Amino acid sequence: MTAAPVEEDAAAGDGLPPAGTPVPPDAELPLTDAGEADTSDRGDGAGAVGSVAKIRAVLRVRDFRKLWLSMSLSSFGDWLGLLAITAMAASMVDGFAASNFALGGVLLFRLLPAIVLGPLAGAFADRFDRRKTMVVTDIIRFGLFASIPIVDNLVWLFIAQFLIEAFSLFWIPAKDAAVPNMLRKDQLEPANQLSLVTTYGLTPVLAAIVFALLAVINAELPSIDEVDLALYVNAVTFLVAALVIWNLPSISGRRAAGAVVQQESFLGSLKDGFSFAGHTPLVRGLVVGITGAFVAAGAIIATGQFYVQALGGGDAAYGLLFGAVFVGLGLGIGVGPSIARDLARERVFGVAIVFAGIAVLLLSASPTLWISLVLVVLMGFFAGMAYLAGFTLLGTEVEDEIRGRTFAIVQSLVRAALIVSLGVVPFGVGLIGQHDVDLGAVALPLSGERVMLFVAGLIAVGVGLLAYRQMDDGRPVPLLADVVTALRRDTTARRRLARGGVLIAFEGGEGAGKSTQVRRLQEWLADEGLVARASFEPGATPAGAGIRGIVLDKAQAGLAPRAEALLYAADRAQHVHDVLRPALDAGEVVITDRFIDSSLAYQGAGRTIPLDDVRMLSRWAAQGLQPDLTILLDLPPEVGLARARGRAAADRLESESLDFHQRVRQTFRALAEAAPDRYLVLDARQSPDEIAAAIRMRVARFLSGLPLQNLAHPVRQVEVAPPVRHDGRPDPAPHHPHAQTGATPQLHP
Ligand SMILES: Nc1ncnc2c1ncn2[C@@H]1O[C@H](COP(=O)(O)OP(=O)(O)O)[C@@H](O)[C@H]1O
Ligand SMILES: Cc1cn([C@H]2C[C@H](O)[C@@H](COP(=O)(O)OP(=O)(O)O)O2)c(=O)[nH]c1=O
Repeated sequence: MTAAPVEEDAAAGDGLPPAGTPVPPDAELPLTDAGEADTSDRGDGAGAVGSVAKIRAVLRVRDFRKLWLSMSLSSFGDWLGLLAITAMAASMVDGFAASNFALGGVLLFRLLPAIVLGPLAGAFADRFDRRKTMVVTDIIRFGLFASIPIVDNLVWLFIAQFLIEAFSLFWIPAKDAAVPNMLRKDQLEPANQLSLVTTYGLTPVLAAIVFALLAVINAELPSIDEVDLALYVNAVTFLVAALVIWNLPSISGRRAAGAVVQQESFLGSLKDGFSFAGHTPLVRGLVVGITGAFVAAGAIIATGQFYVQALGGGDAAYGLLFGAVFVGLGLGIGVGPSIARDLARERVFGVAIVFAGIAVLLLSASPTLWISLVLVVLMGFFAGMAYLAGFTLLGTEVEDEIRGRTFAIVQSLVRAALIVSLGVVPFGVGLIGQHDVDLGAVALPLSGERVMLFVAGLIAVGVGLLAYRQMDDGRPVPLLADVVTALRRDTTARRRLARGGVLIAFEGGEGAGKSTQVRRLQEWLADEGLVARASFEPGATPAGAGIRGIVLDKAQAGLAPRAEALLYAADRAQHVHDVLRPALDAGEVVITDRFIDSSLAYQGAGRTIPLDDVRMLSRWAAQGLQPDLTILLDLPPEVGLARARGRAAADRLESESLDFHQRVRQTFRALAEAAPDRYLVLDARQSPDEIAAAIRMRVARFLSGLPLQNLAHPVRQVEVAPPVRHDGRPDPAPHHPHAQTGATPQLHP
């Protein structure tokens, strides 16, 4: 991933609803939901809607939907099984200590296999048909779960647990590694959101409800044991999951028909996995970050009970804190991406772990339960963000051949981390005990659990920083500016950070005075010492000039709407490629007479092509480039057409009906109303001087403080293809071979 391809990122998400309907001729504001992706840089919370739309889009992918259903089933079964097994283990022994021991045993047997078998399972997922791996392990787990109530003894319970977990280890990396093959890269994040929310939010709750219901049934019909029933239900979920996956050939991918992808030995591929994880900075950063975060998580789980007691809380308080973690996680996973939006996920990951660590550090010093609750939500929030970012990066940045092993290494280390800190931390707590540290004037109460929490926080901050350093190499944008501008959704500032200039578009109907104002604005900016380039659509490039000839030619009366849309898009693609992008990259102020909105208005509303189609086409053509500011010169079409006629003979579009031009005007206005902070709408019936003055005011405010190309300190060479001239168009800005980025001089509107 590169630094900050801001516009591309914002446009990449598939938040767009499927092709919308054509705009009715007199539509007032037809753009509210079609404009969804456009709202990315408005601070109006539209991001949350975006997430939901993206998740829906992901669920429309049939194979993924099926996999998700089967995964949800297995996950539900898993939680139900865990509840049943812990209940069963506790009931099989007598006494508090023994039942605690039994619980600990169950958990230990759940975590243990991963350490040994995890990497092996990953190599397996990379080598063999993933679908068969998943089906076979599901069937085996079905058998094992069903066997627990039949055999009905504690030793077998532990053994079965161990085996179930062992087989799950083969299932998980196969699934994790298969998902990225089913979806586009940009769909992975919403897919992961969905999976995580399902696994840690929906299914455990559902399982708890079902388990409670089973207990009710048991009370009514004592002959049926609720734990047994839960285990049978659970077993069946695995059977169903196996069936679903059997019917999903796309999971196999290239591993179909038992084909062994690599020729190297099993051990060799295992070694490859480790060496890949160790030598790829991104993966190394992820592994360090995730493992460290789970060490901290283990420490928090292990100190939880002591901590709550120290705060004077009981079981209820413990439950509250426990719930707060999940609330935080859910928030982080749910709204994290729409907050982080433009930030590179490599950055989000490390930064979020650091913040989670800071929350834990504060937690270690929190005086009251309420403050602790807030801190725990915050911690969960950042942890959720980090988890999602890390998981998504593993999916998008790791090649298919090695993905299974990478996921597996991570899951092994996570479990090892949990075991170690769950084991070590209680010792630490006991060892430190309760002390008052005498600091002369004050006595600092020091307790084991607070010290352990503090250490956990330090570890999280440390691994977060380490991960950040590993993964963030060569990013030119300073972190703080990156985060602040992303939070403010300030796309202009973000492009500036990525060394881009500013794009100003003029839009409006025929004869609105765009050419006049473009020229005046460019002259003024040049007078103020800025490198300002004026350009236009259609026709600013050699290829574009040819296209302009076609689209405006009245002899082309039969040009189909879609052909027309494609021609304008082709012109735009060439324009962005040859003129706009290079000039922006050189830090110039670029003014374009017409841009994407013209296509939306003329081809979308005018020709009634679905607006979404036109938007998608234009976005694609423009590589996601959007204007930072659009100046709309609004004018009743009668007036504009009359003006234009005074100028030259009507071209093909000018000759369209008044109704057509009315729709065009409506759409321009609707687009502006949908994003008021990116538009300046002016009444074009005012005099040219009045309009020019209003534009200067707004542009001066807009540009103040931006480091743009200016003529004062000539140094850097700028390579931009000179636009083609043609009659009646503004002269292209003089080519400034010697200009440099520096602070914008004081502008004088
Ligand atoms: N504010 C204005 N009031 C009246 N006439 C104007 C105004 N601005 C421009 N014109 C005239 O209207 C005609 C079209 O202006 P132009 O800038 O070419 O518009 P566009 O580029 O939007 O088609 C020109 O003859 C121009 O002199
Ligand atoms: C850029 C663009 C222009 N057009 C139309 C609008 C104009 O009628 C025509 C040529 O634009 P332009 O030369 O700017 O015309 P004017 O100066 O008269 O406003 O192309 C589209 O239909 N779609 C587009 O994407």
